[in-house]
Amino acid sequence: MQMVTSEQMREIDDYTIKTLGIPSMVLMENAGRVIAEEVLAYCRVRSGNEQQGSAEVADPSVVRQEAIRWELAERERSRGERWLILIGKGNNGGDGLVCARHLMDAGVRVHLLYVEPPESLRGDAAAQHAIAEALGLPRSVYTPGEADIFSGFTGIVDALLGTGAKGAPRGAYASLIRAANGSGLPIVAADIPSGLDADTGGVHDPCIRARRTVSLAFLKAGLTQYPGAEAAGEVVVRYIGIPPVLPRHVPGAGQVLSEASLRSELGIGLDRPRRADGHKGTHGHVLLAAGSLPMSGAALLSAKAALRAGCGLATWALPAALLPHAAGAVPELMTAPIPDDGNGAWSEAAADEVLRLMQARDVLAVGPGLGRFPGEAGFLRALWEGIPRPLVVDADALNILAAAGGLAAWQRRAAATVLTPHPGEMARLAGLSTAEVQRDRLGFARRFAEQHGVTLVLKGARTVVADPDGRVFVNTTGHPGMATGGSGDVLTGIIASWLAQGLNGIQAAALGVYLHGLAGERAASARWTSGSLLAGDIVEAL
Ligand SMILES: NC(=O)C1=CN([C@@H]2O[C@H](COP(=O)(O)OP(=O)(O)OC[C@H]3O[C@@H](n4cnc5c(N)ncnc54)[C@H](O)[C@@H]3O)[C@@H](O)[C@H]2O)[C@H](O)CC1
Ligand SMILES: [K+]
Repeated sequence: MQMVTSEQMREIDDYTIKTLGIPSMVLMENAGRVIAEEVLAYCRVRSGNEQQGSAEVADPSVVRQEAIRWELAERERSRGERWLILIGKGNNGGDGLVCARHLMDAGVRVHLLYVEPPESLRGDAAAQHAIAEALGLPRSVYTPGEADIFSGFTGIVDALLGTGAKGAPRGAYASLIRAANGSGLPIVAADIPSGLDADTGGVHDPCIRARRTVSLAFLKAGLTQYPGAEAAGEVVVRYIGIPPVLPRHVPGAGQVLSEASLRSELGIGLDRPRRADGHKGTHGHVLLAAGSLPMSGAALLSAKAALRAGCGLATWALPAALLPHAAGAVPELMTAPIPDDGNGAWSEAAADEVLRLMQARDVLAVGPGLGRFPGEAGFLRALWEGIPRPLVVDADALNILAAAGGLAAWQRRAAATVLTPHPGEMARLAGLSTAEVQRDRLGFARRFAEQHGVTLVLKGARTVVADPDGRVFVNTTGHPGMATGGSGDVLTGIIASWLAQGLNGIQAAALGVYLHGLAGERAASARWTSGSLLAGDIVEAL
């Protein structure tokens, strides 16, 4: 699913109205109607009223009143509902006015609460105000601090601020947002929760906490990243008459990963048939340079995940002293002991053996459980520069990169180079604070990947994947239980496996995070009730 920024949405609106000639009032009418439909859908779910809305007309001989926009039963069900519509002065407010009208037609009692005097409305919003007046919709103007605004209401529509907002809500907007959040009433947000940064997912103070957000025409990028994703509640994107394909001159802000977008944007079908004439040599060979005496499990998790994700062969290059730990742990895994003078650690000299092993393998995954050691930078640089094949760099290998001056000090590789940092590793690698990385995950990932020519997997809730061409994908599969030791090692193995099977950097990274999350969901549904998830469970669920 396509994401857009506020600026891109304005360009799309402009193009739709001025170039395609679809009147903005038509768009606003559609916007208000779909918001009303989502309010009614929310009411149905809340009342547990699952039966469909089709009204059985009492006397079948009577011609059904097609003129009624809403089924009779809908009106019946809505009788108990009384919604407060918070109206800002821009077009978001206009949407709210249309929504109020449609809710009234569906039998919901409504009250309009203007955050500024209605006279301050302009254009389409002013026209909608005039219609509401002509209909005699009950209304009042908010005065900060007024008490008892919400009593008797069953819900709130937030039509205060949309994509035209700049910075933190000011003045009466801020106090009304705080009051609405404090009311305990369910809030349905028009387009975005007021106070959300629609581009980054950052939330201003205050920001509406919505149960449901109706993102109009296109998904606003900020709704996919925390904390914005939390403030938005359930997000639904609704068509309002704007063609659902981006105009050529609008790049878009990236895609949400799904089977559809993996297929349409990256040409990957989950149902990829295995080649009938395949044999273990045709599905790629992953080499792992990973593991150290205190951390051999990380390498095993990565290796097993790589095999489970479908590569034909996997070899674990490990310090010789670890061999007893490795033998038999994963029978399908081959091992390549590296001389380590008995201390189970890596050394700069180990690079030569890894380079030799890579002459007969397709992909190197370096980092899980690697540990830190003298000569680490020389070791990694030898691999970074000496291997003409795809590389997955994770965990301690990322920390070694960071300690050796960060990517600016490392040459741009021709082959696919996938980095899989969590926010802390990303911060160290970029010489920033974690908060600075998290402030605009989408923008940061895009800029970093383009600047350094790498495929970046910025992990965390709603992992962001960005490639050297500036393409951005957001993953929404996964489960909170995946925040467990070794989960990242599993992801590294999956991505390396798909690279070995012939996918390019962005394909392997996007498919990898998507499958990793799906496997985590499946493992959680099987085990979550009985307690915590283990990284190994994710591997089994692959
Ligand atoms: N353009 C279209 O064809 C459609 C737009 N839709 C809806 O319109 C909003 C965007 O409307 P816009 O008028 O550009 O901005 P807002 O409604 O968000 O108005 C904000 C309004 O408030 C003032 N303001 C800005 N920042 C702040 C702040 N931090 N605190 C207080 N006040 C602020 C400013 O003066 C603005 O006028 C979009 O989200 C859609 O909901 C429809 O969907 C139909 C198509
Ligand atoms: K809003």
